[in-house]
Amino acid sequence: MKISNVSVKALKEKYGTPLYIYDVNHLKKNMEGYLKNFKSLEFKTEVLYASKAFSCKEILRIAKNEGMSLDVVSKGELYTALSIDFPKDRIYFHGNNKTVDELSYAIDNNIGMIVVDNLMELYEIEEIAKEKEKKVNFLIRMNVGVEAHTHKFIVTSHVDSKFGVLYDSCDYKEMMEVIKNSSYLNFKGFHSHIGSQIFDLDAFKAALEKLLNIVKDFDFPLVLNLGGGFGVHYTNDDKPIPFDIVSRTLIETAEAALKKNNIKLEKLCIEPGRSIVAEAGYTLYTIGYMKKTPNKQYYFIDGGMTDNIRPALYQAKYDCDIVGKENQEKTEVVTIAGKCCESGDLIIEGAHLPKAEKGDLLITYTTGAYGYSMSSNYNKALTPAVVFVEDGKDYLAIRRQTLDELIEREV
Ligand SMILES: Cc1ncc(COP(=O)(O)O)c(C=O)c1O
Ligand SMILES: N[C@@H](CCCC[NH3+])C(=O)O
Repeated sequence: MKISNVSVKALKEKYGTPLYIYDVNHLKKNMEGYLKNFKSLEFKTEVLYASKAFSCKEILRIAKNEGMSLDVVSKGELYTALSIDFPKDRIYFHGNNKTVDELSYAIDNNIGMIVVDNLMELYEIEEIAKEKEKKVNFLIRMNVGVEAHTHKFIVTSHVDSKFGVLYDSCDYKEMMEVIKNSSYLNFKGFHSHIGSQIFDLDAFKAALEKLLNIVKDFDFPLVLNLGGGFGVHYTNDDKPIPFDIVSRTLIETAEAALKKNNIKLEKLCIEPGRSIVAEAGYTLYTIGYMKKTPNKQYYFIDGGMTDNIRPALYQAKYDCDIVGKENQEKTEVVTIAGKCCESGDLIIEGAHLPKAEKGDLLITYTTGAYGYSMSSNYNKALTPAVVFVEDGKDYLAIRRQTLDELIEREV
């Protein structure tokens, strides 16, 4: 098996397992898929990479060079972006509970846009901005009440969501008053994010229409950011919508609504995370022991919930293969289990695979999003290395954590 013309077995020899592998060609193709199609003659457009899906210096360099903008959600993600000189005016800072320290850091660094999540945060920003005598560009995150059909733990936009403000609520009205009376708050528009791993474009259209309705209240063109959440292919049950269709549909919906209502927009943004990185990422494991129980057959791998928490957290499904045996008959029905002291540490249940031998390599597909970024040191597992491959070449983006690093912050 090869990824971008690099032998997966050779990667195992060079870097060991567990190993995250990213196909750079695939990453670039995904970014370009949005950038090329999410364009309008009526208003400016911007495609942000939601770096929570996978943040490291190298992916941010690629996003920067491709012309993407960036969504960060913590000082850590912002620091990572600044460390590679990501253009500050292309960074949007999200989060429902940004600390004074985080907000001051963003304002000192002249970050392009802060996405304000609630009334208290707006007061906080006004105070910091006044003290620093700086004008702050910001969007308000709206809870547009659109519930996308996805796993309930991932839905973020029901009425009691921890994220965002409800239109016409007391908090919303007070925010508008605060903005009117401040010379430091430069209100630019609205943001909404309705969930994740969504396949239904009507959900995005509904959210967009809600935002466009609010736009009518203002007498200047606003920026609207529709968030991310576009679904990807984990297994054959998932039918993602191609980038060009997602992009064109949203642009055309906005253009038609603007025309109909005779209103203008300054800019329309989207911020995909998962759909940029998920399918470009693989995780490589070595199979250790195997065992049969009365009703199951297990293949044990040298990683697990520490490098991919999604099956345990969301009952997420993945596909896999045994490297070099992809074309062999899949005679076995297997549970792929990790090495943590936790019965729920199962990466795949009911995987159809050929017979394996100890030492075989197991590869899981579509693990590029929320794998590394949600990894943990549970059981003092070492965070795996991340390797990037492109046209027959491989290079280390993040080296494997060492035992010394595991304990270096401890007294
Ligand atoms: C505000 C915001 N923007 C963008 C994203 C990216 O979502 P996804 O990775 O599903 O595209 C998220 C995460 O769901 C988010 O909370
Ligand atoms: N981390 C989640 C999605 C949450 C996205 C952030 N709002 C996942 O793995 O699917």
